[in-house]
Amino acid sequence: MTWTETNNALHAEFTFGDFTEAFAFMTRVAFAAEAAGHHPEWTNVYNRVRISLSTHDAGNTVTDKDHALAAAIDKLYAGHE
Ligand SMILES: C[C@H](O)[C@H](O)[C@H]1CNC2=NC(N)=NC(=O)C2=N1
Repeated sequence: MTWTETNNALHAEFTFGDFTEAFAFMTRVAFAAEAAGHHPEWTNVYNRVRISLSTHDAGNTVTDKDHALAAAIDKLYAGHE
């Protein structure tokens, strides 16, 4: 997945077959985020999930934690089917 860095955050959009697939993905991301102690800002509309990553503890900048979570999210998306 292509992440773009704008406005001091990483951004990506993920699409799925339907809402159930999208929400299952979000659930997996939620567990990964909680395990990492690093959490996404995101929105979901039906089969689309938009995610933004930045580190609040570092003044809302992009850090290694964001790149690591982005990589983990990519792996979960790759395995969603
Ligand atoms: C105490 C707790 O680990 C911190 O507040 C974590 C929680 N999740 C977080 N998530 C994000 N995106 N940025 C943070 O700085 C952050 N800090």
